[in-house]
Amino acid sequence: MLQFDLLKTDPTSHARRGTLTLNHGKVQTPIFMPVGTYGTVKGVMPRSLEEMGAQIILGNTFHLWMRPGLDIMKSFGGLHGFEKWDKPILTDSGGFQVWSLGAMRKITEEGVHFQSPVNGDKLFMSPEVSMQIQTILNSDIVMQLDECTPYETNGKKTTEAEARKSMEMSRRWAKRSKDEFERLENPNALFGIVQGGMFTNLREESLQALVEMDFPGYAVGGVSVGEPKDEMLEIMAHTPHLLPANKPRYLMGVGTPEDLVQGVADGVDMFDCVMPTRNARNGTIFTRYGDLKLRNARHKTDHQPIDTTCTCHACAGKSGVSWDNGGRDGFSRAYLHHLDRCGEMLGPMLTTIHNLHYYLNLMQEVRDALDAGTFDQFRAQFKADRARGV
Ligand SMILES: C=CCOC(=O)Nc1nc2cc3[nH]c(NC)nc3cc2c(=O)[nH]1
Ligand SMILES: [Zn+2]
Repeated sequence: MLQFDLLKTDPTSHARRGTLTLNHGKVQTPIFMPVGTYGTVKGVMPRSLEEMGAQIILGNTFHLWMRPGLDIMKSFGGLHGFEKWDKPILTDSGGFQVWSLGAMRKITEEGVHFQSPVNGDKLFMSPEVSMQIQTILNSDIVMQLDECTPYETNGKKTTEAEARKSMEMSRRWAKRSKDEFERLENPNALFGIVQGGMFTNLREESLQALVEMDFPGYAVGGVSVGEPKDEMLEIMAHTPHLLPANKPRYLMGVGTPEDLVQGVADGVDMFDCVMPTRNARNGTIFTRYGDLKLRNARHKTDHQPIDTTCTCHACAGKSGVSWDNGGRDGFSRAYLHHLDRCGEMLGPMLTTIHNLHYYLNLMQEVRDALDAGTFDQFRAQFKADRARGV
């Protein structure tokens, strides 16, 4: 089941404020969705995810199918019972991971033949198999099996003809995914995925075909796959707002804080990206006043937290009072720099909490600005703050 209530549209952009009601609960949009690849958001306890306001997280069909496998997932009634997350979950189709296997896979109209990277078994993923796996995972939002059209192959940019061929197969797989999803009587929501590479005419053809199939929600795929930033921004500005206004719009794999705010202005409701979690592990910290490189020697003696305006556990500790508001419970840059130098596991745990809190809090501020009708002013302030530097 999925219900999308459009609460407000911004008069100065394509931005909109909505509520998504799914089987495991409600989600306020625009929303950022933390990525939990192997059934965990790396290094973060579900209770911490809840504390920081995470409303929905991602799971990867392919990885969970490879390990621990469907029998174990079935025995837990799906992913919620297994990873102890009782709010909504979105699972990808597995397509993107299978594509990433590169040489170890053979694509046919029927589906993809590949070797398990875990134990070398010969496996097959089709729209039908993907739906069967996601039904066992019992995720609230299921993604069709698609082909993520690459930006280039062996250094040669994908041509319009190649992008068309790929988009048309994804379109046929959208129909097969939908037919199987309905045959399985899956009670959750299936999203179609718009492809078409960097060609706006193909994007419109893909979108039109998917809208005719009448999905409860739509994703825009095939971006943030190595294309230049300006090409990603062009697709983000072109495609999402052409999707039905009464359905949620999900832009996959995007992006930086600036991309999220711009994406909201372009009409996107849902985002996922590994950036906050991956960058946390390599010491790149997002803050209100710009990005901070934790490994920089200047942080070695600094008593301030990574973000003096932040109320997350890393920056504001048990009290949750930010440094700027007089709080002194937070962990210092000196301490986090030390943990990183020592390779201590608490380091990435704390920086991940902060980066995820930063992304989730940014989207909360976006929702508040949309509710107040001040999104335009918010964007200007956001940009100025991020340019200030930490
Ligand atoms: C949760 C996602 C559900 O997605 C699918 O089942 N298929 C799919 N995944 C993608 C994932 C992407 N990540 C990035 N950049 C990091 N670009 C992506 C593009 C796609 C795509 O075109 N299709
Ligand atoms: Zn913080």
